[in-house]
Amino acid sequence: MPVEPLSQKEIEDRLAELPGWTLDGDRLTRSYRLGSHFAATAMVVHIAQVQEELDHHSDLTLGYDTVSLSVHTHSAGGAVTEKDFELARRVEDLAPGHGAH
Ligand SMILES: C[C@H](O)[C@H](O)[C@H]1CNC2=NC(N)=NC(=O)C2=N1
Repeated sequence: MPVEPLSQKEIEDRLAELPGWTLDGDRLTRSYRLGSHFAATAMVVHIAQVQEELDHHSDLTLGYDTVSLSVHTHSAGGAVTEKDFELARRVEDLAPGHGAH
């Protein structure tokens, strides 16, 4: 099933429910701070599992104690779609368990 680009209004409405996430150009982004490099690494592995489950993948960056995501939908020409928000919500759900903020 093709995924359609969301309108600016649809993106703003969804972002209002996702504090910390922002629209950077045509990508949804968020960075998290963690308690250690190992904690950040574990969160990256957990996000990778979710991305494989959803078959939707962000650019996922591991820093010393940070995890950063940047995602858009390749198959929608690089636009933001519902699939990007689905991934963002799933990451928000797992973040507290890793002590991420
Ligand atoms: C074949 C596979 O389903 C596609 O390449 C998936 C994989 N992950 C993806 N991730 C993202 N962000 N956008 C896509 O269009 C996409 N497509």
